[in-house]
Amino acid sequence: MSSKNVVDYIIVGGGPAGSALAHQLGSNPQNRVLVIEAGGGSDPSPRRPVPADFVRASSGGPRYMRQYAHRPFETERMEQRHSGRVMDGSATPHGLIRDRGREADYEAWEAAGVIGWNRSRFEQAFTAIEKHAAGVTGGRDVDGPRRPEVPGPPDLASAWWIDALARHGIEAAEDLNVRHEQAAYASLWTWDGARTSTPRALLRTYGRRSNVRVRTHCEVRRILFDGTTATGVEAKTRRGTVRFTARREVVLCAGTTGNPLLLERSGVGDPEVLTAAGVHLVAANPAVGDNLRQRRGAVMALRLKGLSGRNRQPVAPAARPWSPFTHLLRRSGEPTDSGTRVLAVLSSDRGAPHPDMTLLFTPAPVTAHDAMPAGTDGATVAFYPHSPTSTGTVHITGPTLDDPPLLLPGHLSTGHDRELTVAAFARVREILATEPFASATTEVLPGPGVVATADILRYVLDQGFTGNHEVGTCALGPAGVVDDALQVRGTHRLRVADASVMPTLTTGDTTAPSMAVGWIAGDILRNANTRGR
Ligand SMILES: Cc1cc2nc3c(=O)[nH]c(=O)nc-3n(C[C@H](O)[C@H](O)[C@H](O)COP(=O)(O)OP(=O)(O)OC[C@H]3O[C@@H](n4cnc5c(N)ncnc54)[C@H](O)[C@@H]3O)c2cc1C
Repeated sequence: MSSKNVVDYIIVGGGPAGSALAHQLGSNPQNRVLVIEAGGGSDPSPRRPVPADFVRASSGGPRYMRQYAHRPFETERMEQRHSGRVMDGSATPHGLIRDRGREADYEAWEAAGVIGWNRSRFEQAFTAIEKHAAGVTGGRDVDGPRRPEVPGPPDLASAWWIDALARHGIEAAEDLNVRHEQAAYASLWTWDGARTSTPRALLRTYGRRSNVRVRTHCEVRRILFDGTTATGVEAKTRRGTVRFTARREVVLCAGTTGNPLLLERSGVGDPEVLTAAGVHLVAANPAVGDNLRQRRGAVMALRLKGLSGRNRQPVAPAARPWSPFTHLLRRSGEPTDSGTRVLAVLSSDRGAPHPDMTLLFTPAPVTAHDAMPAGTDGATVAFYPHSPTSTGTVHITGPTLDDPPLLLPGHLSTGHDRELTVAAFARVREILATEPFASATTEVLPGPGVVATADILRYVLDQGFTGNHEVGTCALGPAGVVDDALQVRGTHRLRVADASVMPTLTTGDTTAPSMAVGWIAGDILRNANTRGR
């Protein structure tokens, strides 16, 4: 085997978590680190830096997206689910919203027996990773290499929306605090009006060093074991099959869908699933691929009266005039935003002690194009519950990379989620029925006919959205796939470190917490390494 293919650490997956981990391990020049990524180096389009180009990016096709078919729940209708297959993973096509989650999210994990994964550990990671354009204030007291900012100036409709919510008692804030009902302009993963990326921010420093190597267009088929000890991986490249050896550890950062599939193809998982798929058992770990946590949110299209501005422009790829040249000339305003401009946290039941849902406002009709053709003043509001209790599964159906996975997301399969969804609908409609909303908006979708509980749930299952936030298939926890040090139970020298280890969804978007998991994994491995030397 070529000595180039023998390293200390193999990281499978170059998404936000894998890039953060590679940055951490690469900071020790003695470590030889290899990042293996199934996709290419980055989104090849010259429009990549333009945040407003997110619609093209998020429908980028097989060049840098994997598409999986799934059925939401109790329905015959299939949906396509996307995930990034490129350096920066799903953060390449993502909507750029930056959200760290709330203190209570992490405290709940520790309370459930995930020892050491608490608020202060995540705060330390966020502080090390991020540098916020707004400087040192409140939740933005950060000074790291990854840079979020709030694009400005606000458009007319978004400014009105913030003001109207404030008149309804939902106060405007700089950063959302989930203890109170609040609204804030969305922070984006952009800098000086241009899209940023985790590998560019975190690997630039070490990418030029010889101790961190990135191998793209290289898809790991299976982990290689000596007994139950991981020794390396076997991967498919454009030139054929290649084997890589890890002297210290193999760390999986292949995402919430990629990790359970890779573990199962390699013989780690529920023995029944492996037998059915024709895979020889290496280590029993029955929780692999269970506990898939995804959101199921609702989308409402509104017609706006007496408000004009960018809301006249439907968000559709063909309608986006932004070229790299106009973006370069105009580093503010519409080219620099990615759709959703305002986030608000609300209680579905006004008697509830804390907000339990997020409301997103986009000053353009992203849907209902037939009812609101180009030129109509329209907006989209979307809302999702913070902590869905429904769980799903991701499993292999056969031993090869070509066997399609079986995804059963189980959306709205618990009474809790169904009740919360119906209550959330009622709360949003109650707000829209009061002034100043009542005079300025008309509900186009789902429309006034959709009021019965069964109709609302059918609408959300048929036309809802997931936000593409998904976690939990290799969860931390006493009965989880990995232990508190991220080691895969039943194996040695094999860890998982990305969104898939989060036992439940955090309150908001998932890129920042995923990156933080990768960062924390770096701390864990450095400590283990020091003890082992
Ligand atoms: C369309 C879309 C919009 C989103 N919008 C937002 C948003 O606005 N804000 C936000 O915070 N989050 C958003 N998300 C979610 C966010 O992108 C993810 O939570 C985050 O990227 C998870 O990071 P990760 O490192 O855990 O995994 P991923 O980003 O999934 O990265 C995993 C990487 O592993 C690679 N891989 C998988 N299997 C293999 C294999 N066998 N061999 C080699 N490589 C492999 C993949 O190609 C991929 O690059 C969005 C996601 C999508 C898909």
